[in-house]
Amino acid sequence: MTLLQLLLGVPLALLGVLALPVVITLVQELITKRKYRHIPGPKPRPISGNLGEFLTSPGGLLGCLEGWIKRYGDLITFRLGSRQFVLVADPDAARNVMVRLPNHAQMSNPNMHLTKWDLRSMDVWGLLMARDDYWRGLRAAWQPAFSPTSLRGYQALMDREAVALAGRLRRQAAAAAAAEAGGANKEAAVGEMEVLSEMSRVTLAVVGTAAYGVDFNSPEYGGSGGSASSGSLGATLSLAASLEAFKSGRRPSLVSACNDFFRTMSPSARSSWSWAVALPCLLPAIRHVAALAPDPVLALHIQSRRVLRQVSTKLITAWRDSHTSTSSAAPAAATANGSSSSSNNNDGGSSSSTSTTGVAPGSFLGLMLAARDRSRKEGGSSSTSTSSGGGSSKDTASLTDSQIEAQVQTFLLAGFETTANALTFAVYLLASHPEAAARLRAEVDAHLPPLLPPTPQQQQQQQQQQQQPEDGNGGDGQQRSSELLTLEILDKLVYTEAVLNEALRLFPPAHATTRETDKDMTIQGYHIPAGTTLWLPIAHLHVRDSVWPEPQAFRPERFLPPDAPGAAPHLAPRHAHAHLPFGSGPRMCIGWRFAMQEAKMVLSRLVQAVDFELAPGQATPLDCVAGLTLAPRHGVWVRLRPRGAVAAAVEA
Ligand code: HEM
Repeated sequence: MTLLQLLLGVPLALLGVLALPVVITLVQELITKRKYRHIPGPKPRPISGNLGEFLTSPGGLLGCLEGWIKRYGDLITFRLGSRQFVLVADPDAARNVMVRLPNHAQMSNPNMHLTKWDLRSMDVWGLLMARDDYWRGLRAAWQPAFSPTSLRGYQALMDREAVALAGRLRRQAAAAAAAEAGGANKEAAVGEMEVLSEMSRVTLAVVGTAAYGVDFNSPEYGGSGGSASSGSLGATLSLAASLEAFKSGRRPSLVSACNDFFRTMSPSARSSWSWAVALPCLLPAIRHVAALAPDPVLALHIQSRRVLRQVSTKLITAWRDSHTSTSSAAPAAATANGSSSSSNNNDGGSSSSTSTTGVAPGSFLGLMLAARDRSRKEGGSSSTSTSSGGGSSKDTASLTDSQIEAQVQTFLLAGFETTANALTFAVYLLASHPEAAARLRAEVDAHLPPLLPPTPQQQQQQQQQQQQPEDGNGGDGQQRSSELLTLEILDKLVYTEAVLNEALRLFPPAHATTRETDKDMTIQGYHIPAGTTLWLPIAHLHVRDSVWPEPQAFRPERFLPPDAPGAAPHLAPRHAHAHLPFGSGPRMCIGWRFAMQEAKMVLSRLVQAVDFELAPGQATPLDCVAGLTLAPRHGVWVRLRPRGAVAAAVEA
């Protein structure tokens, strides 16, 4: 071979190697196109599909989908990179598939695909993404954590965190009012609150303590240790702020990792390696190269997953260490008043048991470890493989540490941001609808126990609990029973619930869910092949004018029971299952009662403590970003005012 041949041959060979994946991908696209060509939808480009429109649409992801629905109808197909979707926007059809199909589709996000397997156990083994028999076994194992008895067990914990928030905000509002009376600048920042960061602190503390007996609000996990926030978390709510903090070498904490995880999963968080996802046959190789030279977006994503994993491993180890001496891996059964006993609760998987037994706050890990022990005793496999996707009942019988860790991460991530966002949207809507806020205040004042400052004895007990968080957080219902916001009281807060339901309709934190077809099926007259990813656009289903009268208006009255004063049946949905903030069917959110209980407690305590209005400069309508969840892009700022009677009582 001559030198010239060599000089020409090498680049040509290289070009051939690089061109091959493109050719394979284009052929695959042609095959897919044939399969879905009978379904209307926007025309895809080679390789990227409809990703360009998705990313550049002025209305963001939701605006883009809305445009397509208007243009092409209620059943649409589109392609994002190599992934084909079928969107079902008809309410009947959407609910039908939610109820009929048992599997979520595997999530698809470039940064996720570019992360190596060892940090991604949650994506396959966590409850959210689990499939078939493995999912069924897991779901049964999770269930006792959300039984009526468990929910009652969490009430003291939730109220404690809600009261702590109310106290912090009340002090902040009182200080601002005093400064204003003293002639200080009216715009003094001390009277303003960034709602999402405050709500995130509360929901993280509740989820952490309810599940693992750990206070994620403590400085150990990156919280502020209970001091009033000046929007510190709010400052990192945008991807740009997260990246800035990352580049400045900020030490990652659990709190920041949770936020970074969500921010880097949004469609706009594009790594310079994202193009590789459009060429699936190149992906395994590119993943290795990208890990060696990640750009800041990918590096931030990987770092957030690493922190989440480290914390999960730490939690499992700590839980084991503190429980090996007592009842091995068995979760503590919770009694009706929220106290815990050390008796075994080995009935986690049986649906008959879940209505009567529960688990004490802090014992979710125990529940998972016990599920494994139980399955092993029943003769399940002891395989420890975690390298493949999917699952079977054999896998359930042998939950590995990696699989248990995946549940820890799933509980944290699924339970934290969704509830914080829901509360933030509710506060935003109340702050911009004074008449609804006044009605809510009247209901709260009529039913809630007084918001009293903690006695010195209670303060001491709380401090002790913070030092020993695993010893019965939430079991303090007895010491404060005279003022505890109980479930019986919560039941009376029908308007509070209606406000939350309406906020969840207008701003559903989980703006979409998915299902995968397990066999060929027909939806709205169209043939849908087996293995199709169905996109169920909850946010769009919630504002259809064929279903919702005055769909864009905030009208909590539509959710009031028909016999409640002010009920507005004419504003109720015209469709029986049109309200789907928690999904529907077998994959419906397992934590929905937990979330509603927590949201009602936090919102009502907040309204009891302070008045609020939108801060000057807060943009309306709210600018939202739809990534993994729907979130306010720049948080929500409100100005706090102390409530006369309450403030006086608390200040005394
Ligand atoms: C306002 C708060 C919340 C909202 C809006 C929400 C919404 C959702 C939605 C829409 C789904 C998918 C349902 C479907 O596909 O049909 C889901 C699933 C799930 N949620 Fe929630 N959720 C919230 C709070 C929570 C909490 C507090 C937890 C746990 C502590 C939780 C844990 C889960 C889990 C584990 C799944 C997967 C269930 C499965 O696949 O079997 N969620 N959630």
